Amino acid sequence: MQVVCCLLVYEISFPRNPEGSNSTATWKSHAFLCVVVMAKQYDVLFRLLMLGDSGVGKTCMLRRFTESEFHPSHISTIGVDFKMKTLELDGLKVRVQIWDTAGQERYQTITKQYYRRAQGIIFVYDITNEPSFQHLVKWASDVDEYAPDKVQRILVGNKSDEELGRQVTKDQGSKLAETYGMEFFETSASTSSNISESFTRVTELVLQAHKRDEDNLLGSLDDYLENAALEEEIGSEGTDDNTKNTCAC
Ligand SMILES: Nc1nc2c(ncn2[C@@H]2O[C@H](COP(=O)(O)OP(=O)(O)OP(=O)(O)O)[C@@H](O)[C@H]2O)c(=O)[nH]1
Repeated sequence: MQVVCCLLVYEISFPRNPEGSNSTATWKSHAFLCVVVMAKQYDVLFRLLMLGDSGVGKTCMLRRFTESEFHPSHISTIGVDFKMKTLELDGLKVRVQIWDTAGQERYQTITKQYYRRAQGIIFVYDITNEPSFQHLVKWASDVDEYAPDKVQRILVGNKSDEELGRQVTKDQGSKLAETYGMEFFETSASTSSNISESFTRVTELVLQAHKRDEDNLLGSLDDYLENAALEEEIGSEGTDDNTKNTCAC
């Protein structure tokens, strides 16, 4: 676990006597050393972004996940909003900052500015609203254009509790996810079904990608150090014995 050590040194001086020396009457405290050891609240921080048409239930999903609450009213998100949550994954405290974007077209200029820094994307459609499913093509192409290449994605069909109003079959959702190479979940912010599972899964995917990046980085650092050591060795061999570089024939 990472630990932040914060060293605070206080020197409290009271007025000196005329001779300028310390006395019992005038006292000075030097050794007021305060070491504050604060445990960091998390090991790693990731940014996730929720995308999808207005009304599919992004805000409700997020509130269900972070606050275990469900509000049936629809108050459209203006621009973007975010909530935080800490998960325990692979023995790590993973803090997720989840950005809830407005689905309305008029906010797209603002919301697109958040794609660039996302490490995970949750595409959401409403299983009772076919157009929201068809519009995923557009959401996905925006992500291709504005988000980093290695961003991790999942597909979510929300409002699974509304079976009677269903317009998009589970099979359709699953096939689309397969086409895009994403994992698929049907969720309900209302009943809480699969909410935690979907947010946790996308975070796991981001964590795995993050670990791969770290391994690659360490791998290239190892290669670099090995090559540097080799070059140094060859260089020193050349200077030790000049005859080595001389043709014997
Ligand atoms: N039955 C049911 N209704 C839901 C569910 N999730 C959200 N809703 C309802 O759908 C409506 C829209 O939900 P929001 O979460 O505000 O939708 P949004 O995607 O954030 O909308 P924008 O902020 O406009 O992009 C609200 O009336 C919710 O109560 C769900 O799982 N089941």
